[in-house]
Amino acid sequence: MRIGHGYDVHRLVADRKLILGGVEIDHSLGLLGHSDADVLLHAICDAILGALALGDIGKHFPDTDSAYAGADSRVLLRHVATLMRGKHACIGNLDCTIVAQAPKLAPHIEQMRQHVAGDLVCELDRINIKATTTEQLGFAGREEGIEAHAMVLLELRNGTGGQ
Ligand SMILES: Nc1ccn([C@@H]2O[C@H](COP(=O)(O)O)[C@@H](O)[C@H]2O)c(=O)n1
Ligand SMILES: C[C@@]1(CO)OP(=O)(O)OP(=O)(O)OC[C@H]1O
Repeated sequence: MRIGHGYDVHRLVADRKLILGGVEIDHSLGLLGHSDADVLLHAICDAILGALALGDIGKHFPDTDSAYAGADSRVLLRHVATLMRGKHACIGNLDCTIVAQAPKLAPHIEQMRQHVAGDLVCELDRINIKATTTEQLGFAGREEGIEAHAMVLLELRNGTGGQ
């Protein structure tokens, strides 16, 4: 087995879409980034890459590469899933937390789970996504940004440590 952790933050600004877990959410502010700035999917990519000792999202998808300008982060996640399969690994379980003062994310969580499970080609009950506010404290509490944390356990199919 391998464990991985991912963490990402993107700034909230006017005139950008708010996309989390591949779900476009109606809100007055959206996340700024080189890609679609899907902070949840970026944290998940980093958790899986971390578990596989493959570096991080910026190494695989540099923000200096115009190929990723405005990129759909689900495409990036599917690429990471391909790398994971190449290492004979699959998702044991994935647990994520989105830190956002607003908007209310609960109505969108199930759709995010469906997207993530689909992109990682794993059962839905291996994926958990939750949201919390910070009770108006800090940058997330001031609605200056949204952060996401992801923890993943990977199972290795060949029992060799994925080598
Ligand atoms: N952006 C958010 C934040 C939280 N939730 C849901 O509300 C519950 C209570 O949040 P607290 O920060 O007050 O603990 C939380 O457990 C989530 O279910 C949400 O939907 N969207
Ligand atoms: C995804 C990439 C690439 O478009 O850009 P951003 O959307 O800025 O996201 P970030 O989490 O800062 O880092 C990874 C980047 O290389």
